Amino acid sequence: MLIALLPGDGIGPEVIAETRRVLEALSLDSLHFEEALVGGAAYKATGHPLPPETLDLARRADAILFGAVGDPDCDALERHLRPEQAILGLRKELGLFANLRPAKLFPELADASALRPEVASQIDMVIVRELNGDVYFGEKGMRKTVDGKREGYDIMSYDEDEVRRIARVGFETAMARGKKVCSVDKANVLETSQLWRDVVIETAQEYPDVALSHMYVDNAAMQLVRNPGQFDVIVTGNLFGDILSDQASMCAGSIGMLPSASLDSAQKGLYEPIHGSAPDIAGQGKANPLATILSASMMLRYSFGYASQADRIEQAVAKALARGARSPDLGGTLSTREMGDAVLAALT
Ligand SMILES: NC(=O)c1ccc[n+]([C@@H]2O[C@H](COP(=O)([O-])OP(=O)(O)OC[C@H]3O[C@@H](n4cnc5c(N)ncnc54)[C@H](O)[C@@H]3O)[C@@H](O)[C@H]2O)c1
Ligand SMILES: CC(C)[C@H](C(=O)O)[C@@H](O)C(=O)O
Ligand SMILES: [Mg+2]
Repeated sequence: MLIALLPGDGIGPEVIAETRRVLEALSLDSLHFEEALVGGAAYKATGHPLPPETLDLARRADAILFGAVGDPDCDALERHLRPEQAILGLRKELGLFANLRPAKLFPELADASALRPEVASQIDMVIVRELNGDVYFGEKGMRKTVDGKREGYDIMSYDEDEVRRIARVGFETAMARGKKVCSVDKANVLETSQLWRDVVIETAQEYPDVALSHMYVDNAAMQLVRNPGQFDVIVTGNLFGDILSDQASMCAGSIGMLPSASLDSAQKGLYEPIHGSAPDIAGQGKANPLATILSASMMLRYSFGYASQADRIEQAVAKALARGARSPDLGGTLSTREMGDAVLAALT
């Protein structure tokens, strides 16, 4: 199994280094690694955030383990050269349309959550976020209005096939869990969302055992804080899923805890933490590597079918936390390397 390692920018290389150590400690002869530049690091070396060699490696690999991209030095570049285009390009080029973002509270972290422990302890959900469409990939630009004002625009749209395929992922995910799907949209205002809701309702006919509900995104943001335990699977569009998953992460303790899988229709996947390159703490050994380590566990489970090895990693993370391992985002003082050490020490 070839794993493409794409560390990227900021804390990306720091969290990927710990994750690689954990994967290597599993002593699986079948895993091989090849590394490539991506994001700002790739732009600085080659003039492009997603160089052809990197895209080629991503295509050849059986799975991709991604750190993060984003570099304040690059924020003034033309948009197509910015680091973030690398992750957007990989998602689009590889057809990675289904983004699974599980948010679960490790019981030991109840006091790290921004919510009261009795509310936080209920969190166990998967946000299924569409990743290839929406306002992210519509026509966009800057133009002048007739009266000479600058105007920015981004077109939001979904067609019914795009909605149907992500709705199915949502229902399938729920079938393997609590059999509840909450579809989040803004159908009271947006035509894109009205189509979304209509198609989700049609698709629900294929899944009579799943209870479907609908929620407007503003209410969903509120309900995530009021009573996160009500959610089993949330299925939503690209933009709403981006925002709600950062919010869910803080309910579950820290943005440094949430992993993700971005899958195509054949379970090929890119695995990454939901957080970014965190320029404010980059290079200081303060990053929590657990979201990336847990992303590697998802990779073993979803792309390679190594369920017992995936369980080993998750159990080691739980054990390390139970023994008190805490990076600064979790209220502790351990460095990125020490968090990696704690997981390695707990690996049985
Ligand atoms: N998939 C990705 O590569 C991805 C995701 C989100 C943001 N970004 C990019 O990252 C850059 C920074 O964005 P941002 O600041 O809005 O979001 P961010 O997720 O990088 O950071 C937000 C806050 O969370 C903290 N944080 C994030 N990850 C952490 C970790 N593992 N451990 C401890 N603390 C952590 C940061 O220090 C910061 O205070 C931008 O260029 C943005 O575009 C990339
Ligand atoms: C960096 C950015 C393009 C990305 C997104 O908006 O999808 C990030 O926020 C994420 O959550 O993976
Ligand atoms: Mg995001």
